Amino acid sequence: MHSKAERSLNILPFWASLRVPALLPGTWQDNSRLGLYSDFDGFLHSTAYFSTRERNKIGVHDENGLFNYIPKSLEIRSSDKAGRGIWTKATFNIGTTLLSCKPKLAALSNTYLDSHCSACFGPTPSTGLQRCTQCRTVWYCDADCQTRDWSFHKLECNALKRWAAAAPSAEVSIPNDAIRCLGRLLCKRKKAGAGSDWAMEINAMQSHRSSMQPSTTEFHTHLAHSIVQYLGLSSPNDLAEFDIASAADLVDVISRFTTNSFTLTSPSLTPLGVCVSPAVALINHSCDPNAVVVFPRSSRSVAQEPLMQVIAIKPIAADEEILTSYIDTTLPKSQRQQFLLETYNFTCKCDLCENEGRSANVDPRIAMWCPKACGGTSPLPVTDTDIVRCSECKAVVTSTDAVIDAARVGQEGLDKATALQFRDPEKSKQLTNNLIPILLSPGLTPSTHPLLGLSRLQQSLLISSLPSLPSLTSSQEERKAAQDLLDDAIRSASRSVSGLTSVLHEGHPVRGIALAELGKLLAVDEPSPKELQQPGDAHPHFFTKAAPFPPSGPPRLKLAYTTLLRAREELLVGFGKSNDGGEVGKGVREALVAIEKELGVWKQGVQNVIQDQPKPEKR
Ligand SMILES: C[S@@+](CC[C@H](N)C(=O)[O-])C[C@H]1O[C@@H](n2cnc3c(N)ncnc32)[C@H](O)[C@@H]1O
Repeated sequence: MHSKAERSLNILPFWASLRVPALLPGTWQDNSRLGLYSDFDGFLHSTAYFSTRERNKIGVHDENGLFNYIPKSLEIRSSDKAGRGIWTKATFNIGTTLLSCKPKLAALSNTYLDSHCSACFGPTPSTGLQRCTQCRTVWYCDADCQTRDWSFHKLECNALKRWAAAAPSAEVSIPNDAIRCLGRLLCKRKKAGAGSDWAMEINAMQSHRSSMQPSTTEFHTHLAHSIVQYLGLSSPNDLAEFDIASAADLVDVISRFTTNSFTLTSPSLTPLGVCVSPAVALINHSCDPNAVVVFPRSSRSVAQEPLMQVIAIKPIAADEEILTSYIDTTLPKSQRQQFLLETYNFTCKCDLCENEGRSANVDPRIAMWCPKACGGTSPLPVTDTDIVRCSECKAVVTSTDAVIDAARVGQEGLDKATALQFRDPEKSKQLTNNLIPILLSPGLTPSTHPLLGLSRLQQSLLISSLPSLPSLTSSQEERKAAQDLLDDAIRSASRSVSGLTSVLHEGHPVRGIALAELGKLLAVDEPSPKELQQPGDAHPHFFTKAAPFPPSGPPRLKLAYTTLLRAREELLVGFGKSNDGGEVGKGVREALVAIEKELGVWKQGVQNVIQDQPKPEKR
């Protein structure tokens, strides 16, 4: 019916929390315990470290003259609640690019160093990547990309060689992205000079050194040790070269970095590394944001990449504050607040946080279906004495113990499966396969944590195992197994979409990408199409309970089409209208055109397909 080439699977998993610093503790940081840098041990734990004396007060550097690339329609203002932030001076529609700039510095994650360019962050071009012949660690598209990155790389090349030479094993021969990014920051700051705009913008970023949580202090000490080791400093005096007078100063820089860094993502939201933009970092947080930060790879010139853009996902009036989310907003309030306090040192008081438990509406992040199946939901019980009721028919939940147990087992399993996802994907997949029915059976909704997290992880693991789909020359059995795998991935993706659409605002890029993944899965050639449809797992949006899901044959392709149409609409918002929805949005447009040809709807156009779509049914 349709060729494999036209509808091959090209899906990357997405993990994005759009503004979480990629600060995994360095795998080799514990070497400081070997006593290699014993001079620093006392220094980093000295009283100076815990000093509350403010050295570089925020605002010491007048914003006048700095950040002059922020458009005139925006303004930096200050509030008692959250310090500086960015406010609008005009109204903006959804999908408008509010701010666009290249990060001041960035570093690829170790996983992507040999598959992505360290300058433009693009994937390997058809001509292949070229490696730096000196450190043999970073790779570039070509000489142009290498030249553009040279102002940074020349400062780190020797440090990378030194680290590799001293590494006890190949697995730890490259410091992680946070250490390399911090190294770039310190070297460039020194090179640019304290009076330069570059250094002043970096120094103007907020630090929480004087009021850190104890867990954060420990983490920062670890990072400080690694940086010292990476830069090859043998005594505290060497730090003076980097304009750092004391341990407190070093922690100040680290705090600025951790409070203000961003995860740099691919156009499909796969985290690729870490980056710093002092201008975008001025934007404050809300768990229900009106804007998002994305990297759509839509600039006309590679030299502009990785271009970072702030896009409005809600209409924004004049004199409104632009707010993005620093965390994964699919998480329940308790986890969001804990993360914000530990990493960003504040307690969020956004409407979503303030209204939890107060409003009549059940938060879909912590919801279960009505025990009488009236279609309503009730909040999840937290303790075994909690009496919770359906918000519609007021039926009391009696399976309290079972629900609490399932949620606890699910959280432990999610943590374990997440830790295993790269080391042992098969085991991780098995865990998610076992746990999801345990959470579905007492009635957790698809948007409820940790079911949503498990579904997203399962979907990604299933997709990763799909490229081995057998060709049509394979045996009937192999094709049947491949069909089952594909159908499992579709059901998992469908559950994720259903969960994400309940908790994220329409147009949120994570929703758009999830819909695009579901649409692409539905559009993949079926290895062994079903002749007869059996009742099965119902698609929550498009099918009645009794209808089989996923469908087979032309109805499946039609569903792929409507799903991709929805994806395109949402991607146009989340990745910006002027970017044509980013790389994924453009890909979805092309897929839609190809399917339109197959469905023979050229003449009738889009409208016919939408009219055919069954209406969603209440559970
Ligand atoms: C990336 S900075 C944002 C810009 C910062 N307000 C400034 O003046 O530089 C993050 C810090 O801003 C503050 N912040 C951001 N959002 C906040 C909020 N919703 N409530 C309270 N403080 C907030 C916290 O101190 C947080 O660590």
